[in-house]
This record gives sequence, C-alpha cells and structure tokens, in this order.
Amino acid sequence: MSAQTAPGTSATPVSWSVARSLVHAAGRVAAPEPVDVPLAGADGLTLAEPLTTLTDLPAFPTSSVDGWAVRGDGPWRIVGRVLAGSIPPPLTEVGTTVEIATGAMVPASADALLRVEESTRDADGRVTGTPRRQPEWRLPGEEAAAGEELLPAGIPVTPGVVGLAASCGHDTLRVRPAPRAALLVFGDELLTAGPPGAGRVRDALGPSVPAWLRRYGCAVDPARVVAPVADTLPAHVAAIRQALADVDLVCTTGGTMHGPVDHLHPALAELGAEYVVNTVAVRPGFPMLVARVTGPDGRSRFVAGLPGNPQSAVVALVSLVAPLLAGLTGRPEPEPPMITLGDEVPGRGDFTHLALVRLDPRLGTAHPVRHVGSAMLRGLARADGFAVIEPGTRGRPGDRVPFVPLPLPAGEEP
Ligand SMILES: Nc1nc2c(c(=O)[nH]1)N[C@H]1C(S)=C(S)[C@@H](COP(=O)(O)OP(=O)(O)OC[C@H]3O[C@@H](n4cnc5c(N)ncnc54)[C@H](O)[C@@H]3O)O[C@H]1N2
Ligand code: MOO
Repeated sequence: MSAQTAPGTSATPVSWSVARSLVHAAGRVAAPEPVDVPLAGADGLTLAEPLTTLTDLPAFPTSSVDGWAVRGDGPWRIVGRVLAGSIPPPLTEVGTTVEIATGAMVPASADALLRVEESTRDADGRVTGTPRRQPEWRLPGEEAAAGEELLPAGIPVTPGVVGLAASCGHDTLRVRPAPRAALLVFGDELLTAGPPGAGRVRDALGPSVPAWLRRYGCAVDPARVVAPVADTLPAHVAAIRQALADVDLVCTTGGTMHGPVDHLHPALAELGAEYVVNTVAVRPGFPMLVARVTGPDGRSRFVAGLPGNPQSAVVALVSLVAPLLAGLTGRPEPEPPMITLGDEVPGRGDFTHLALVRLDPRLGTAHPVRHVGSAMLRGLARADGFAVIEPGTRGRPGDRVPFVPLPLPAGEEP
C-alpha cells in the first residue's frame, strides 16, 4: 500500500479500514530494534521473538503430592526422606520407600506415590496403603519439551507470559520497546486551569491524551507534553522538530483543518513530512492524519494529527494511533471484535460512523450513549468504546457490528 499525498496538496479521505492498514504497515517497517529486558520489567511490552522453553517442563519427574515414593509391593520400609530442591538417591531395594514432599524429584526406580492421608504405619513402623492407579507425579516434558515454541512473536507480555517465561528458565525477554510518545497541544484559546468562559475553553486533551497513550503501551515523559504550543507556524515547526528528536510518535491536537491559525499541515510540509494517511472517511474525526518524518539516522518517526474537538481526538487515537503503535511494536493489526447492537445507531452516509456505546454485560449487547457531539466528552467518559457502522449502512437492534474498545483494562470500565 502506498502512502497518501504530500503536504500541501488536497486530500481525499481514505476509508477507515484502509487507513488502519496503511498506518499499521508504516509502523511495522519502522519498528524499533528489539531489546532484552529483565522479566520483572517486561509486562506490557511485546514479544519480539517466539518464547521457547529452555528445558523440559517439568524439568524432572516431580511429585504432585505429599506422601511416600514406593518400590515394589508393600508394606514398605522407610529408607529416607526427599524434599523439594534436591536430587534423591535411587530406591535400590524392592519393598522400600522414602517420604516425599510435593514438588520433590521422584527417586529413580520408584513405582508409585502414595498420598500421606491414604497411608498407615504398621507396628514395625512400615508404610502400608494402596497407591492410586493414576500417576501422582508429572513426567518431564509433560507440559512442553525442551526447545518447544510456547508463544509466538508479536503477542503482548502479560503477567501470565512473564510467569511462563520464568518457569521455563528465562531471566530476560527479547521484546519490542515501549514506543516513546510526545504530545503537543495547539490552541491559543485553551486554558490549562480553572473553568472555561469568555471565549476560552479548558484544555481537555493535554491531561488525557498521555493517559490514553500510556494505556496503549507508550512511554510518555511528562517533559514531552507541551500544552499549549503557541499558534504560530514557527512555534509549531520548532515544537514538532524538537519532539521528533527523541520520540517515535508525536501526537498533536488541533489545527488539523485549514483555518487561519491551523498550522499543522504547513508545519509538516516545512519538516519534509510525508503523509501516510491524510483525512479519513470517518465521523467524527475525519481530519485526522498520520505523517512520517525520516530522521537523520534514516529511521522513520511519526506525527499523528488528532483533531481539536475532544471526542474526535479520541476517535483518531483508536482509529489510527492504536494500529500505528501495534505496527511499531510488531503486533498484528488490531482486529475489532464483533458485538450485537441493542438499539438503533444512525449511519453517516459514505463515511464510517464510530458511535460511542456502552456494553451491557448482562445482555451481551451494545447501547449508544448520549452526549456524543464531537466537542463533548460526557458520553465518552461513560462508554466502553465505539460501534463501527459501515459506510452506507445504519445499525439496527440485533445487528452484529465491529467494536473498537477504548483501552480500559478489565475492571476499570466506567
Ligand atoms: N470549514 C470547516 N470547518 C471545520 C470543519 C469543516 O469540515 N469545514 N470541520 C470541523 C471538524 S469536523 C473538526 S473535528 C474540526 C477540526 O479542527 P482542528 O483539528 O483544526 O481543531 P481546532 O480548530 O484547533 O479546534 C476545534 C475545536 O476543538 C476545540 N479544541 C481544540 N483543542 C482542544 C483541547 N485541547 N481541549 C478542548 N477543546 C479543544 C477548539 O476550541 C475548537 O472548538 O474543525 C471543524 N471545522
Ligand atoms: O470530524 Mo469532526 O472531528 O466531526 O468533529
């Protein structure tokens, strides 16, 4: 897929799904080199290579119970004790047993394990009982054989992955680093404290966009959040250039249109940027864009232009920034899961409609929320994500449609 037009030329909106594929592909070719990180620091990053186990799992025959490892038929004479953490001597004689702890290595020549609660001792101190038919120990390689691939590259590192990596012997994981992001907020009308009024609005994006970016796995240094940047072309160019020097992604808000103080497009032209996507056939948020700037080191860095209307800015995050970050971290393009609409949702003509919805976990349906103007955040603050209404269609109750979640971890839904 080729990138869209060069800055300065008029843009034809690209379809929402094509735009997502374009930015994902652009991110993938620019993905930073993998790094090795200690297990404890890997949560939330992305596996850069498949996870293979360094040993058989389990690595040795491991008792699943507290009891007796026995050889031959009982009663058995006790010849020792095996605790977890050591190599036991073999049971050399028929009719003998060792006391064994859960997790201990089963001695060679043991035939069976007898649970302590299913055993008795006779007058001579010998052990009696009937071992269960089912083996009470785990065999080496039962879970995985040494060298076996357990997880593919490109999946997120979760606590489950960290635990698995530790249990199969890894101290570090080769991962894609967290993309570093900066935020530049444009708009001289913005207030950064106190109530809005007298023609000025409160900056809603400076405090919230870094939080969304972090939830997408970005590292955002607070020093790289500049809100607001003065509404002049030189200030825009300088701010973007400076931010590009040490991040992978610069998000900007506002100025995506062509109003008297909308300087984003001219600034991108001055920086020699090339559009990956310039305007998307989606409502709200259509003036969103992603541009690529090649640094002196030859590596591509990205500018994501989020529209100034606050809900539109979030639509741009879920529409373009999420697949771009997936590409930059070597993850597959996010595939929206399907949901069932519980109510009517209007279409937006030839454009895709991203409609804020709240999921009803009881009924398994999605319901549009109120207060969803592109300048509003009231609906969004109570929503789980967006139902995707394809161009030329409208949503009816019972329709199955794609769903783009807001990056809210389970348990944090509003
Ligand atoms: N002639 C046209 N004008 C506009 C069109 C159009 O098609 N033709 N589209 C509108 C749409 S849709 C959008 S979205 C906006 C996008 O504009 P910009 O990205 O250039 O954003 P601004 O003009 O800077 O701001 C738009 C709006 O949002 C408020 N804003 C900006 N930043 C923030 C912030 N950080 N926190 C809260 N609110 C913010 C700003 O005050 C404006 O009200 O263009 C329309 N115009
Ligand atoms: O597309 Mo604008 O982003 O509707 O508000």
